[in-house]
Amino acid sequence: MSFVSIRNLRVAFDGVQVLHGIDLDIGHGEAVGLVGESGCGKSVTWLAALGLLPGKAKIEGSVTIEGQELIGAPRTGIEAVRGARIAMIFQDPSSSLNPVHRVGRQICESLRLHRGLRGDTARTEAIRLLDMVGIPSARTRIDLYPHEFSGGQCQRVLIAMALAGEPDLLVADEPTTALDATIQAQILDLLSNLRRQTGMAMVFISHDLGAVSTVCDRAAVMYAGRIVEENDIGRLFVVPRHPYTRGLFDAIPELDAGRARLHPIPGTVPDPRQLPQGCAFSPRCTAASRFCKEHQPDLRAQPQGGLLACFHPDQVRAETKQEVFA
Ligand SMILES: Nc1ncnc2c1ncn2[C@@H]1O[C@H](COP(=O)(O)OP(=O)(O)OP(=O)(O)O)[C@@H](O)[C@H]1O
Repeated sequence: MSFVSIRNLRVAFDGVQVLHGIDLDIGHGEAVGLVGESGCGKSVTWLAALGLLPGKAKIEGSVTIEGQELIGAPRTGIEAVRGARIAMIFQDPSSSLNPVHRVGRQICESLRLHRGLRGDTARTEAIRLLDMVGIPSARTRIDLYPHEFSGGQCQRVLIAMALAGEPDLLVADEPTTALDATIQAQILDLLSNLRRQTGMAMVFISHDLGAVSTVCDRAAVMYAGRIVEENDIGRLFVVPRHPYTRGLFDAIPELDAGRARLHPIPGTVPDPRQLPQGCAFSPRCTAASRFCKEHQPDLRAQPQGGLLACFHPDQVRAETKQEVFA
């Protein structure tokens, strides 16, 4: 049995459908990436799964953790599962820490809540966690305030707080987006190492395919509230089949004679209130036919492995690619 199983998850806000039936499984100890441009529904998928969306959201479908249904479960039940088994870290580390309390106190509070640790035992464990996430001189720095840490170190402190509950699953929502490139790489390394050390599963939400490949075993690519392709990282990187996945790869900047060469995907993600008919990617897709503009492709298992929702996979007309130098 999967650790987390999401089936036909649908979410609407004020009558506007933003998720159109997500199916996703996370195995014990597995790291799965959720990739796509801004507004594709990556965050909403996990916020809905974990009961963190505002009350106005209409949520349908099923999310189970080891068979226990979370959708429609009483709030206290969801909170118990969330706190004890699942932890989340977010994009902006500085706004997730309380600026008026020392970091040690904030980690000790998580240890008290999740593991009932107090006093010296909690402090010793907090120092161990800060050490584990690579904060130098943890024994003295535990008494500093968040503003005395850099952005990357604040993210490390938040990871330590997330680990305080010894979660079975860590959901990391764009955890490196607010950090500069070298610090991003260090945090990605840290997440990969921690996963290996603790055996926890991980969901890594990002628009950055490179970051996802560093951390994850498998990735699901989302577009306009649907998964359009899913595969093991190795296969997805060697043979991306959906034109959108290929577009995301092409959009990764390449260095050419000292200049960054970009091939952005033309157009933008559609507004969920004005989704095009048929395949939502068809207006931006160089391989789209009239059939694509009239019919919605289902996500289907492929004979060569992986899942795909496309009527014309493996086709991109290279000559129509736009090139931009930055
Ligand atoms: N609380 C909300 N009320 C109304 N609409 C919302 C709300 N939260 C998200 N949405 C809409 O749901 C859609 C999916 O948003 P979501 O945040 O999941 O995208 P995303 O892929 O995670 O993007 P990003 O990378 O920018 O976080 C978007 O159209 C967004 O505007």
